[in-house]
Amino acid sequence: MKRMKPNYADNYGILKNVEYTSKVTHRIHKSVKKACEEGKLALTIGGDHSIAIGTVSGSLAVYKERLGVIWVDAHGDINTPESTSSGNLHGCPVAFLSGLGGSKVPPFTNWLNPTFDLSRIVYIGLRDLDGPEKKILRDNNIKAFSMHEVDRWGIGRVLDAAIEYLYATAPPPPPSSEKQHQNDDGVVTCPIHLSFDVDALDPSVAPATGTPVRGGLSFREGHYIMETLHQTGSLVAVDITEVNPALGNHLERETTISVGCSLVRSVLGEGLLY
Ligand SMILES: NC(=[NH2+])NCCC[C@H](N)C(=O)O
Repeated sequence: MKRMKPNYADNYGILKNVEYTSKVTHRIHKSVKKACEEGKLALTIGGDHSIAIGTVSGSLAVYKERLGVIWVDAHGDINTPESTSSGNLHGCPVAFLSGLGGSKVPPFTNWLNPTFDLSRIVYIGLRDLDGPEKKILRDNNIKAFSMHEVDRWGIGRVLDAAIEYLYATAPPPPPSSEKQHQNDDGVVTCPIHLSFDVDALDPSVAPATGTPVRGGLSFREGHYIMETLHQTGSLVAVDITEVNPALGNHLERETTISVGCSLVRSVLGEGLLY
């Protein structure tokens, strides 16, 4: 039998809202890139986590391979067009950013340069990975702290390890600017992009979100992440994603919006004494 040539629909048919998401994330990419070019903190409030295709590619365009990403999430969001079973793009942003396994999908290919190196991401809060995602994490030796590690070590040590990893493995800055990249302890730092999905938090803390998973971060653990990253002085971009006021009852909506706002204030330094 004659084999049909694969066409667009055969390859990517399962992916939902591809045209729309490409258009929106391209716009987000441009504004995050501009904010980073101007040396501002690029704060993006979402929206489903596919927005990170735009935000991370935007900061990456400016900070290049020295950029480190801290991805706080219950999920890996690293499905490829082949591995996704839901077809939801919010489950795929990390694969799209890195061009993993065929995730070079038109019309994203018109603007997205999938050059993100997976050794520059650290996950915190994972507890709901699809089978293929576990394999991707293992095969690519991706640094990840699941809720198990948070329970074992506490959020303090987990976050220290995440930051140290990103600093220690960043390519060295040009010798002329090395001083600029040193913190008060003389450690050479790197720019950090925080992509925070509110479903990393326990559903009792942030219920109005599309894919809640029990056993997540407490209110304080979430805020501790924000405060600590603020203190590093390394943050260049922050995403708060998956707050979905269309879900849940009135109280659940109010609770989730209020925790989202509180996380934003916290990453800007509220709550710290010095
Ligand atoms: N950003 C999110 N809420 N992601 C949830 C992803 C769930 C599932 N792994 C999927 O690919 O569909």
